[in-house]
Amino acid sequence: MAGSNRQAAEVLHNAVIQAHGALQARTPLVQCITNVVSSNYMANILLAAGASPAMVDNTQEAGLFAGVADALLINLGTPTDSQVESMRLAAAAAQQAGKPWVLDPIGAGGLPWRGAIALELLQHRPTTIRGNPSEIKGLSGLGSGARGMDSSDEPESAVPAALELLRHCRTVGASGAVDHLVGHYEERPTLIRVYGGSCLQPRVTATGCALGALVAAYQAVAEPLVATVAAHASFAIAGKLAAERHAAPGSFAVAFIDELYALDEARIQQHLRIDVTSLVSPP
Ligand SMILES: Nc1ncnc2c1ncn2[C@@H]1O[C@H](COP(=O)(O)OP(=O)(O)O)[C@@H](O)[C@H]1O
Ligand SMILES: Cc1ncsc1CCOP(=O)(O)O
Ligand SMILES: [Mg+2]
Repeated sequence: MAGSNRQAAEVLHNAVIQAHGALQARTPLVQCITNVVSSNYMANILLAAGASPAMVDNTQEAGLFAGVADALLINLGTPTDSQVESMRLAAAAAQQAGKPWVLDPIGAGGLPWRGAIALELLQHRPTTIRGNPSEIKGLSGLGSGARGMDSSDEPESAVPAALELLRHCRTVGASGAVDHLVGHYEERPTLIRVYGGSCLQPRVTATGCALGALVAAYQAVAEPLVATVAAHASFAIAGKLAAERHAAPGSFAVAFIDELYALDEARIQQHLRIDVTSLVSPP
């Protein structure tokens, strides 16, 4: 049994506006242990959105810094032995210090070594697991046709896997044309769909990676479900508005950063589109 919850959608709509204001006011320090493809774009996205990025990923400093940063992102895009050790140290330190952290299990569905590392990291209780649908399905063990870093599954098909992963974290996000997010609202498992964005977003590498970092930034200033919705909503609105002005990936990528920077209460009010469905049992 499942039911649409319009009142919850309105509550979350207002909470997203508040979370956006809190991000601007507090400029959270976000430690990113991420892949070599994504670093620069991710840092620029965080800065444009109002957070402060720090790519601290060496074994000597990663654990210490996780206790200092406001939030941590761990992204498994191009893991080396040494970076994986840093991930272990940072995830343990974040857990110990009660800091929020986000796991992006990129490529986990198709590559067993990193899949095992992602599963191992779950012991440190990430706040959010964010990935594309194939990664969410792959990590959950419910299967996926993943070929590489891009998804070959639809977000809706990842909802049972996302619900399964909720045993390990507070929220799970499966991104795509319509983002499907799961968490608990008033103690009930709940699905939130975020509409918007542009088909140019997956044509710019590291967009999903940067989204994971923004989820971490929001986790520092809002409770987990609101933070997860706020980050996805920011991307959905910025992507939609950037695509209205630019029709090809290169100029779109720049405009997308600009739209994140320009996001404000009025734009959220005008463009945010979410719906909320209470799930009594998996759909
Ligand atoms: N077809 C699409 N239409 C609109 N937005 C999309 C589309 N595909 C992906 N996005 C958006 O792009 C961002 C990255 O998602 P995605 O490409 O699924 O992640 P990843 O890069 O990890 O594979 C998300 O904000 C998502 O909503
Ligand atoms: C291309 C590539 N290869 C390893 S990590 C990476 C970046 C993928 O970024 P995203 O998941 O955000 O598209
Ligand atoms: Mg990704």
